[in-house]
Amino acid sequence: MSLLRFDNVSKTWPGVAAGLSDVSFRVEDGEMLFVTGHSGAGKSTLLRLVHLSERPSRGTVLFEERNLAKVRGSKVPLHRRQVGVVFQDHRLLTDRTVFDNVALPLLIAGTPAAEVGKRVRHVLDQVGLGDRGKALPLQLSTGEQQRVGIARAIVAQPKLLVADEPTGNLDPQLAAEIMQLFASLPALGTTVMIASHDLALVKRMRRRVLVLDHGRLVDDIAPEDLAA
Ligand SMILES: Nc1ncnc2c1ncn2[C@@H]1O[C@H](COP(=O)(O)OP(=O)(O)OP(=O)(O)O)[C@@H](O)[C@H]1O
Repeated sequence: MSLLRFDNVSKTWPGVAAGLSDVSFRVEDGEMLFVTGHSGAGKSTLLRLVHLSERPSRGTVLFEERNLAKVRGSKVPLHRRQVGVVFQDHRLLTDRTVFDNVALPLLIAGTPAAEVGKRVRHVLDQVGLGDRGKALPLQLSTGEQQRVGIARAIVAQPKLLVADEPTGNLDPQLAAEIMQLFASLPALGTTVMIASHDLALVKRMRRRVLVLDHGRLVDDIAPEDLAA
């Protein structure tokens, strides 16, 4: 059983040539893969279909063989507990501490308070921010804020993490560190899918790469086939 499956998925808007056009692929449990392509190629659209902030115009998206078209209304939050999301711009609550920001998905899920504390401390340690729980987001550097966003996305142990240009604002050293952090997640049970237009970075990671061009999936490159 594939964790995620796109079957002939298209997403169109009136007046837009193609958001996505007849895209099919599968992602297996425990993979880490990249989605790449030029600006406007459809990377964000593809990820948004996975966490249900968009719906396909045609075709089917399946998560653990469940057709996401059937996941509607009150079932959407349940689906989103299984799919963590990292955005380029963090979207942290600036008036809440780092700890509170990271705790949020667990509180929404109704996790008992004692468990929340334990999990948040663990995940902050994992992203190297064990001593910054009481800080406010704006007291942190950009890279640290990005790591808080990642901690928040993985704290509820999602089956899949989707990250949209997660290193776009970061210097190369920090970007590499964040990528290593993502690379450690499959071993902990989280499959990772990252949209990035940074080809050099993507190649260095030596993972599977889906290549989009004008909404079409034009290549699906295995790690061993990536040119050095
Ligand atoms: N809500 C929308 N309404 C209309 N058109 C949209 C919408 N969302 C995306 N598009 C269009 O779909 C195409 C793909 O956009 P998308 O944001 O997925 O590309 P991208 O590869 O993520 O680009 P970038 O690297 O610049 O973020 C673009 O032509 C875009 O203008």
